[in-house]
Parts: sequence; C-alpha cells; structure tokens
Amino acid sequence: MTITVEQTYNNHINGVWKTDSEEKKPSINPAHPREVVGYYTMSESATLHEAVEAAAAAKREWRKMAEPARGDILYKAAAVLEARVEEIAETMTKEMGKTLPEAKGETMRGVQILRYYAGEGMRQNGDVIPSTDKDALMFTNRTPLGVVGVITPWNFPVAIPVWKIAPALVYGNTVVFKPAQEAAVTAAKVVECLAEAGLPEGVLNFVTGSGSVIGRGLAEHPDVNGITFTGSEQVGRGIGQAALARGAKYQLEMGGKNPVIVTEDADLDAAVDAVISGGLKSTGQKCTATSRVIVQSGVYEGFKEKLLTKVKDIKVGDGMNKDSWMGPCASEKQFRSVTSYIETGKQEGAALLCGGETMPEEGYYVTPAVFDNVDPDMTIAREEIFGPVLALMKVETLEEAIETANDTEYGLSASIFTNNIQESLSFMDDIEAGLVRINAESAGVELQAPFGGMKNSSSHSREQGEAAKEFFTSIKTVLVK
Ligand SMILES: NC(=O)C1=CN([C@@H]2O[C@H](COP(=O)(O)OP(=O)(O)OC[C@H]3O[C@@H](n4cnc5c(N)ncnc54)[C@H](OP(=O)(O)O)[C@@H]3O)[C@@H](O)[C@H]2O)C=CC1
Ligand SMILES: CCCCCC(=O)O
Repeated sequence: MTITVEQTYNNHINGVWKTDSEEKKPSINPAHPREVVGYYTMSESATLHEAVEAAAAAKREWRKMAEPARGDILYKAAAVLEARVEEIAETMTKEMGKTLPEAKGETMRGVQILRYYAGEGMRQNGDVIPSTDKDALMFTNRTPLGVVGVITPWNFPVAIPVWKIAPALVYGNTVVFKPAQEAAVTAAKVVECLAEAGLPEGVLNFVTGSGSVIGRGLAEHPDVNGITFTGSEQVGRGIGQAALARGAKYQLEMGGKNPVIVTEDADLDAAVDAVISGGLKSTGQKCTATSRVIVQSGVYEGFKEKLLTKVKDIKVGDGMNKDSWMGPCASEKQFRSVTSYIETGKQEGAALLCGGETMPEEGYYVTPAVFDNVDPDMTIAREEIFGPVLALMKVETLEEAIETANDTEYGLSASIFTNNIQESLSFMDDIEAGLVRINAESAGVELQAPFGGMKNSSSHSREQGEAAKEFFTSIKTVLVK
C-alpha cells in the first residue's frame, strides 16, 4: 500500500501535526470502495497520553484568557471553515457517503455553530443572588471542567464535533478530540481550521485511532475531567460507567427509534414529504431519523399509496452526483447491518413493499425500504437500524398511537401530523421524547435550541444552544463579606 504524504492526516498534539511511525489506515469512499480518501493514524495509548498531558498543561493559561478573547478565536475559525466549505463538504461526501448538498449544509452549520459560541464569549455567566446577610454579596460564577474528551460518530462529521468542541473551548476547557474512524479525514480538516485560527498550543488536541483504544483511553484517563460522547447506546454506556467510576463528568447522546404519527386530521402530502425527508435523507443515518410511521387506520391506505409512489422515485447513487437524492451507507459495516435488519424484517413477517435492493459491485447502496404490517414487538420496530428503512404501523385511535410511539427504550425525537389542536396538545404532553415536532419532520434540529433525548437516548443533559454551558462548566456560588 503506497501512502502519499498529501493523503496522510496526522494527529495534532500540543500545536504540532505529528509525523509518526504508527500504523496508517485508509479511509475509503463507500460509493467506490476501492477509492482511498486519505490515511489516518491508528494511534497507540502512549500517543493519547501525550495528548492528554498537553491539554492538561495548557488548561490554566486557557482558563485565564478573557472569555471574549477565546470567542474571537472561534470567530476566526468560523471564517477559515467557511472558506473551505466546498473542499470539506466534498471530503465528507467521499468519506461517509452523504450527498454533497447535505454535506455543504452541514459544513455551513458548523460555521454557524462556531459563530454562535464565539458570541457566548461576551455573555454573562453568573447571577447575583440576595444574601440573608445584609453586609454580604453573593453571586454565582462558572468555571471550566478542565480537560474534556470529545468522542464523535461518523454521521455528522462536522456538526457534531463542532457543537461539542466550540462550547468546550469558549467556556475555558482544553480538548482531546477522537473522531469516528469512518470520518477521520473530515475531522482532521475541521481541526486544521481551528488550529489555523490561532488556538494556543495544547488547547485542542486531535488523536485518531480505534474506539476501544483511544476512545476507551479517554474515558478512563485520570487527567480527563469530562467526556462528551455521541454514538451508539452500547458504547455510550461503557463510557459513562468508566467516567462515573473515577468521578468524571460525562455526557452521552445515543440512539433513537423515532416515530411519526399520522392522524386522520393530517395533511397527508406534508406527512409523506416529512417522512421521506426525516427518514431517508443522509441514508437514514441520523439519530433523529424517522424509523416508525404510526398511521391511523382511516388514512392508512391513502398515506401508504402516496408514500410508496414517492419513495420508488428516489434516486440512489454517488453523493457527488448531482442527480443522487440518497447516497450509500457510510461503511461496509453499516451496509451489512442494514441489509441484515431488512432480512430480519421479512423473516419476522413484515411485508416489504419496496426497496432493500443492493448493488454491492458498485458501492454500499441500499434502496429505501418500506415495510407494511409491522408489529410493535418485531425487531425492526424495536431496534435502531440507522439506515433507509421505514416501518408502517396501523392504529385506531390517537391514544393508541401515542402509546405505540412511547413503546420504545429510546426517547430522542417524535413528530405528529395533524391539524387538530387538541391532538397536538395531547401529543406534546404525553410523548416521551426530548425533541417534539408538530407538523415537522423528526430530524432537522436547530443549533440554538437544546438538543437531547430521554430514556436510553441520552444521559439526560442537553447539548447545543445555551444548554451546552451546563455540561462544559461547573457553578461556583461565591459569598463576599
Ligand atoms: N443521539 C445522538 O445525538 C446521536 C447518536 N448517534 C448514534 O451513533 C451510532 C452510529 O455512529 P457510530 O460512530 O457507529 O457509533 P459508535 O458508538 O460505534 O462510535 C461512536 C464513537 O465511539 C468510538 N468508540 C467505539 N468503541 C468505543 C469504546 N469502547 N470506548 C470509547 N469509544 C468508543 C468510535 O470510535 P471508532 O470509530 O474507532 O469505532 C466513535 O468515535 C448510532 O447508534 C446512532 O444512533 C449518532 C449520531 C447522533
Ligand atoms: C446527532 C444527530 C443530529 C441530528 C441533526 C438533525 O436532526 O438535523
């Protein structure tokens, strides 16, 4: 395997892009599995330790920097990232399959997130609280955690790392960042933008490698004060247990099995468009993606017919091709997982109405699949598939619909389509989800609002917007006499 220097993306530790002798691994294009997008380092534990020590050494000076000055660096990073949107979006599409328009939109979202948190550098971070002692002044002040480990998945390779790293930095933490292997090259380019903006040495460190070595190492490292993770429930639980065992703060955003309820009062065309967008954009690889479609019997057949007509029209292909509406699964591992779930759905008696076809000779493509007659206890109704698979479920009443929607271990996002205000209010009140959407798709969260789930979708903190401050800082209550 001849590795060219320009294709190699190294770790970034203490302000230096490290050239090292550690093993390099190719990141491949899921639309053309013989194409190498770039090579990244399969780092060893010693490298992680070096990165954590650099972050620990930098934390005091970074904490002492004026918060507006920290914000200014994020404004510069936003400008650098914006100047590279086309290049980084293309890298994202080639590395994990998301269509180019989606990749550009996500990269611009990263720019906006950087600007949002840059502005946080000028906003208040405490309150004056009246003391019972008339001669005393009591107020709160926030202080950073110290060194924060950032562990991210492959499905939003710019937005998720940025919505963790930007608040971590502006609130005064130093960072060690470990991206998913399937998105290591895209992640390296995001770090390039932040480094170019002028972060002091050791403030942001970047280490690629396997989750079981680098990710686990971050969760267990005694000098890492906080861990923010987004990924699968299984991995998240392990990280949370490791952090808890040593008293570190942790934040976990995990899986989803997101429902859309379509009532007899729904605009069926709007509901169809939202289910397609929410369930199939990004090849269904969003934690907020629609996977269960719960339809009242009176409109079930009409909705199903409209849905199938549009789903069958979806163009699947290389995300770089402007005619492609949906790209491939992000990796061979994801492709095998999705096709396995489709087989399980058929074996358990659900009716595959369309889709599920593959073109393995070309790439990790799966045509969007729609299952009918799905029972709540079928595997495809209970487990997160993280692919282009929709499960149609029929109910008689709104109460039954909400009960079915809540019948899951997850609670991330949930939508309802109805023009009946009472149904909307009942849904808003009774649905067990962190993201509640009325006449809107289950995906498409906004950066300025709290983001996170209930039940097994989350460790119950919230990311994004002002909510991020709660995780990345600790509150000091100060009394002065
Ligand atoms: N709730 C939310 O906001 C979101 C949730 N997700 C969830 O993420 C999953 C898909 O993303 P995916 O990347 O496959 O998720 P994974 O959980 O497999 O991986 C997420 C990250 O954790 C790392 N990791 C793997 N094993 C360990 C370990 N033992 N200790 C520490 N870190 C580890 C991975 O590294 P490596 O790449 O080396 O394996 C990767 O960087 C889906 O379940 C989806 O629901 C995705 C996006 C958003
Ligand atoms: C981590 C998942 C992000 C979801 C982004 C969206 O729904 O647009």
